[in-house]
Amino acid sequence: MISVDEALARVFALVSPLPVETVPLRQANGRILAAPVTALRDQPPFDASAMDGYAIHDAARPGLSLRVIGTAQAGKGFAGRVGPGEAVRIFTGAPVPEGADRVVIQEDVTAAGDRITLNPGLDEGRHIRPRGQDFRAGAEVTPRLLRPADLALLASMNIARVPVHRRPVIALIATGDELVMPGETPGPDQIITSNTFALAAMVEEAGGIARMLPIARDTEADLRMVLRLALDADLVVTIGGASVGDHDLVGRVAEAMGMDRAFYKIAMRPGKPLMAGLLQGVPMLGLPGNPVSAIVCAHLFLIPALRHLAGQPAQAPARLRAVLVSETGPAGPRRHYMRARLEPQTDGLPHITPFGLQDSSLLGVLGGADALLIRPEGDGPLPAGSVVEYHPI
Ligand SMILES: Nc1nc2c(c(=O)[nH]1)N[C@H]1C(S)=C(S)[C@@H](COP(=O)(O)OP(=O)(O)OC[C@H]3O[C@@H](n4cnc5c(N)ncnc54)[C@H](O)[C@@H]3O)O[C@H]1N2
Ligand code: MOO
Repeated sequence: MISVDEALARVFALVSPLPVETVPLRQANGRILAAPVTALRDQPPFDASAMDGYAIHDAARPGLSLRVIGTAQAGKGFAGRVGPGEAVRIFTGAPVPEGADRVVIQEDVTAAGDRITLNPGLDEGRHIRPRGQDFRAGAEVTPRLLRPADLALLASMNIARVPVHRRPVIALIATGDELVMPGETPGPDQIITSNTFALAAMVEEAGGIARMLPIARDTEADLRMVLRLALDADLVVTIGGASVGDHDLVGRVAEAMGMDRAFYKIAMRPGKPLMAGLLQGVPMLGLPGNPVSAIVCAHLFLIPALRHLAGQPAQAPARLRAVLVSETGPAGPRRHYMRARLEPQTDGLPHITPFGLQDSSLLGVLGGADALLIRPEGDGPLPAGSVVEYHPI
């Protein structure tokens, strides 16, 4: 059995960022920008008023009386010049007219006909946003994960389309005679396929495209057929059939189809029978069938692999620190990812409590968990108050 870290390194060795495509901004959220893009204009493109008020030329002082000679509004500036004794009515976002070097807010002015008088207690602000204050034409957005604010930034740079890595297509194959789809009527010995739904949602949340294939029955012919259907995906994920039972066919069939195995079995709990390899050139992950095992393996291997395919660096999931609330027993020979609940604290590290029941079939427990408490392989019992590491889930 290899370690979790070694297994992840071998998974990363199977995948590399997908080719680049150019997409409209509306399709770019959550994608990885693949090359620098440069602003096509200054923002703001002119000195702009930050307030509603009056653009003036003279030094402002209470009692100053000025004649209003025109109006500047957002989208329609004032063509003339503001000179001594003059003011232009101006609104937020409008270009500041030539000759003006300050905007007096309208609350500080008494207006009568075409004249204004500045009130006592004027504020000090110029209320002008200088041209290019946000960015200049030619400013670069460098490759990174595009978040909603980045899309606004790119839009304001007048960039309508961006080069991003293609979204990874992940084929999900549940295996087993015991499985039916939700909504179907299960036979007396059957259960409902569940973890496929978690995996599909996790894939989509991470920016991938989940393709749920038909459930493969426990025959070599059926598994072979469904695997063949999946081979145009960027990553093939099987669920179940990974262990040592007579009906655990995934390893055997994949190898008969030419899988080049990267590893099988890791020192991890849950998730021991995880396998990975290249199936006819396509990266493949064979997840254990127990629902919690499959979902934990997806957090630790599938999602990091997906992110790397999508263009992000090959990076293990973040480990954070928390304080253990109650004493916890020894970890055992495999690294144990305990389902746990976090309690944020107003100061200091959050508190963490592992659930009493840790069986890898318990979706009810996993549903109540927001962390995987990491117990290193061979770690002894821990007293309450110990600082431990966890992955948020
Ligand atoms: N003799 C041994 N038996 C087992 C070992 C072992 O080392 N020696 N390892 C155990 C561990 S650890 C795990 S994890 C499981 C993994 O087994 P498989 O990957 O072969 O999974 P299955 O046998 O197909 O299923 C296990 C369990 O999960 C249920 N299942 C499967 N697929 C789904 C699905 N899509 N949705 C919901 N539930 C699913 C299945 O019905 C079984 O109950 O093996 C142990 N055995
Ligand atoms: O992977 Mo198994 O869940 O270790 O029980």
